[in-house]
Formats: sequence, C-alpha cells, structure tokens
Amino acid sequence: MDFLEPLSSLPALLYVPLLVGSLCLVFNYLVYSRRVAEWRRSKIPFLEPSFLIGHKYFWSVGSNSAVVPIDRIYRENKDKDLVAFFIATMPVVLVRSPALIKQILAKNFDKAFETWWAASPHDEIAQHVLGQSTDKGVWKSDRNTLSPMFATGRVSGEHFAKITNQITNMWTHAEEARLQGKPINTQQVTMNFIQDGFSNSFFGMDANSYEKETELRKLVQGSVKPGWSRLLRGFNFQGFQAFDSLKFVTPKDMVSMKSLLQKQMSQRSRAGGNENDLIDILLDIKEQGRDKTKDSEMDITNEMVGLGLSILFVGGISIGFVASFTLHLLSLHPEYQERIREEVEEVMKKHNTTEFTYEVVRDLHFIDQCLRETARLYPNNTALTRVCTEDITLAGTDCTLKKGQRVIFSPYSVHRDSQYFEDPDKFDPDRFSSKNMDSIDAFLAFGKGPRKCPGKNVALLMGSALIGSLVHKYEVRPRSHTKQMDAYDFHPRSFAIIHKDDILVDFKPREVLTC
Ligand code: HEM
Repeated sequence: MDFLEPLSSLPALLYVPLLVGSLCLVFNYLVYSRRVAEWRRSKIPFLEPSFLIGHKYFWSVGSNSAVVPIDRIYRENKDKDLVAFFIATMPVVLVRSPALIKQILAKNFDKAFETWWAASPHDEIAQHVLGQSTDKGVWKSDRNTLSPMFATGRVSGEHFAKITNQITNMWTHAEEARLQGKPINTQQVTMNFIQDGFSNSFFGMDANSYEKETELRKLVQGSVKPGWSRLLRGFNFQGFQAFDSLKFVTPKDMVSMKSLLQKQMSQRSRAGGNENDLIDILLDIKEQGRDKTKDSEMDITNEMVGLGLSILFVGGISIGFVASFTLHLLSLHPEYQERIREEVEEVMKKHNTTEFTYEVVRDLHFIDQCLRETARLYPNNTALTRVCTEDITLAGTDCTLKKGQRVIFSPYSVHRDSQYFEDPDKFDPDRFSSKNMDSIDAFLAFGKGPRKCPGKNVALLMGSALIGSLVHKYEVRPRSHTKQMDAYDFHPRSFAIIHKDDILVDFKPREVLTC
C-alpha cells in the first residue's frame, strides 16, 4: 500500500515505539468513546474530547497550577450544574452547583464515600489515615477515636501555654530579622508556629523550629514540598498506587511516623502523667490491645501509625498556608490590621490581661472572620474529590453518576463566583460576621457532610493566636506581592494551594498595651 511506503524508510528500531504509541492512541480513543457514550446515557453534559488527545485544558499544568484549568472549565460552563471531561485519559465530572455538591457530600455521603486518595484495601496503615480509608466502619471508628483531639476546650488552660510559647519564639525571630533589616518570609513564620504548636499540642514534643529541625518537621516538610510526584499524587491516576513515591502517604513516611510514635509513647510511659493529647490516646489503644495486627517488636500498631498520619498529613499544615495568605492580605489592608489591634486590646481589657490566653484568643472574632475569608479566597486544595461507590441519581436533575465515576468540586471557583459571593475577588472579612454568616451557603473551605474537616475549630484558634500576636505587635507591610494573588500565583506543581514565590513582608514595631 502506497501510504505505508514512508514507513519502509524508517530504521527498524523505530517500529516498536511507533507501534506502542499507536496502540496507546487507539486505546485512548476507545476509552474516550466508551465513556462519552456512558455520559450521554446518564444525561451528564460533557465537553467533547478532541480526536485522540482528549482535552487540552490540562496541558499547561506544571507551568500553571491545576486550579487554572479547573477554574476555566467552571467559568466556561456557567449554564451547567455539572460537566464531564477528561484529565489525560481520566474521566472526571466537575460538579459546579453548591446544592448538588451538598447533595453528594452530605445526603449521598454513603454512595460517594471514597476520596481519590483511597488506600488499597491491603494497605493496613493507610486504611487508618482519615481521608484514605475505603471501609466506612474503620473510618467511623478512627474519626471517633480522634474526636477528643479536635475539641477546642482540650487546648485551654495550661495546655494553651504550649501554643503561647510559640508566640515568644516567633517574636524573637521576627525581632532578629527586623534588626538585621531582613524581610519576613510569611510561610516560614506561619509554618514554624503551626508545626511547633502541633508537635507540642498533639505529639507532646517540645519543638522550636527556629533552633533546630525536628523529625516531625522533616516529615511534614517532605509531605508538602512541591514537585511532580506531589502533584501527580493529588490526581492519583489509575495504577499510580503501584509506585511507592506516588502514594498519598509513602512507605517511608509510615516508617518515620512509626519510629516517632514509638519514641514519644515510650517516653510518656516512663514519665507518666496525662497530657490529653494524641500520645495518650494511642497509649489507651495499646492498653486495650485493640489492633490485632500489632507489630510486637515495635509495639506500635497499624492503627496508631494511621491515626498519627491523619493528624499530621490531612490537617496539620493547612492552617499554616491559610495564615500565610492571611498575612499577605492583611499587608494590603492596613485598615483591617487596625481593626484587629482594636479587637485584641478590647478583649485583653475585658479579660484583664496583656497575654494571649486561651480566653482572649477564643474571643478574637474579627481575626476568625479574616481567616475564614482568606480560606474562601485561597482554599487549601485544588479540588475536593470523591469516587462514587454506588450509582447516584441527582435529585432535581435527570443525571446519574455511575459507580466508579470520579467527581471533583472546586472550592476556589465556587468561592469566586459572583452568583454566591458579591464582589467575589474582594477581601472582605465582614462576609463572615455573625450577622452575615448564616446566609453563607456556598463556603466549602472546610468541606461539607460527615467527612468535613474535624480540625476546623482548632485550626481557627491556632490561626487566631498567630495572627493576633503578630498584628498586635507589628504593622505588617508588603515587600513582595503588592497586588492580591490569584490562581496564576499558585505553585504549579502542588495539589495543595500554595503560593509559588515567597511572600515577603516587613514588620514595623508598634506601641503595645501594658495594663
Ligand atoms: C485552615 C485549616 C484547614 C482547612 C482549610 C482544612 C480543610 C479541610 C477540608 C476541606 C477537609 C475535607 C476534605 C474532603 O471532604 O475530602 C478536611 C478534612 C480533614 N481535616 Fe482539615 N482543614 C484544616 C485544618 C485541619 C486541622 C488543623 C486538622 C487537624 C488537627 C485537620 C484535620 C482534618 C482531617 C483528619 C480530615 C479528614 C476527615 C475525614 O476524612 O473524615 N484539618 N480538612
């Protein structure tokens, strides 16, 4: 045949890649056409994939954040409540309407239980990481076990001193940097504060990240450091779980967490006392001999390692990123910094103190509003994800999501949609005032339904201590990013929403209240 003639002039070595490439393209085509036919039958509106190459929206990911193409699809399909498309060969449905999002996350929670990061059923540690479990019974029991950790009352009283210690460390560092004329890196400051607070408050570890790097800090840093493997872990394409480095929690992380817990638990056993923290909970589990898969040599069970990782990986760092963005926004809005100072002074007067006690921080409502408003503009993740574990017929539509269908929700896009938030790009903490809060229905930063964030209140409390203590002592002025950041400023190789360049600010000291 004439049209095959050019092939005869190719070196034989090229035949194999050509054949494999062609087979891949045919395979892709078959995947696309099969899935498109299914979407048609299920009445799900979809974007027509281009012949053999699917959708090109995601080609720029790696140079732009994945939020950019998802947001584009969201904006270009205003007339649809949901829309299906392909990320490479992965079929995905983006649910746009907050009412449908709530329907899936809350009402149909049982039928869309799994996240994209679901652990393999044989991975006995990852099955205990909240957010990864595929077994509702295991998930429920783990969430119950951890629930005392999320009560804000737990961190009151003397326990709160563990958090306020971090304030002193942070002030010392800020003062040193200021005296040397150096800018403050917001991410470094907030991460040090939050990680040290976490190490102390949850794991009973005395940490000061300004002095030395702890094992726990290395573990957390490794889990958030942007890179291709981190980004791909977020999408978790089919088959990726076979590669250790592409797992949501890698075997190396599990080994590190295991040795860390072992050290903390044996120290606590020797020293005695009750710190009302994660280590105490794990010691209780040990006493009950609950997990039969116990590793007798280490005396640490799969359940314990999974619970430790849940606290650290699923939530531990999120508030650090939100606080870093909050400093960015406040540096552009001196008027809100002033309101924060007035509030801090008023509340301190009310409690007759000049310290950031638990009672003071709990009453800092305007800072809480600033943190929520920041989480609206910069939610933690590129997307919330679910996989349908059963067919779901969406009430109010004639669409059915079939079992196995991957679904995403884009908090970033919903939060910046003027249909749900007036003047959506504007930083306006008063949206979250007690008067307005009840009318907000489309706020997804902490999720919805039974799997919503259990750490929200602790996160907001820690964030309030951090922002309150900084803004009360210093005026925060922008050195970099003098305009408000958007999706193009996010790190291109991270599924978490992180700014790609450092945010640098200057701290100018202020006169502070002395009783
Ligand atoms: C501003 C800070 C935070 C934000 C924006 C945030 C956001 C979220 C969101 C959106 C989810 C739901 C994910 C989904 O539905 O797939 C979630 C789940 C979770 N968060 Fe947070 N989080 C924050 C802080 C924390 C903290 C401080 C902790 C721990 C102390 C924590 C622990 C968790 C856990 C364990 C889950 C998984 C729940 C489950 O699957 O049952 N989070 N978080």
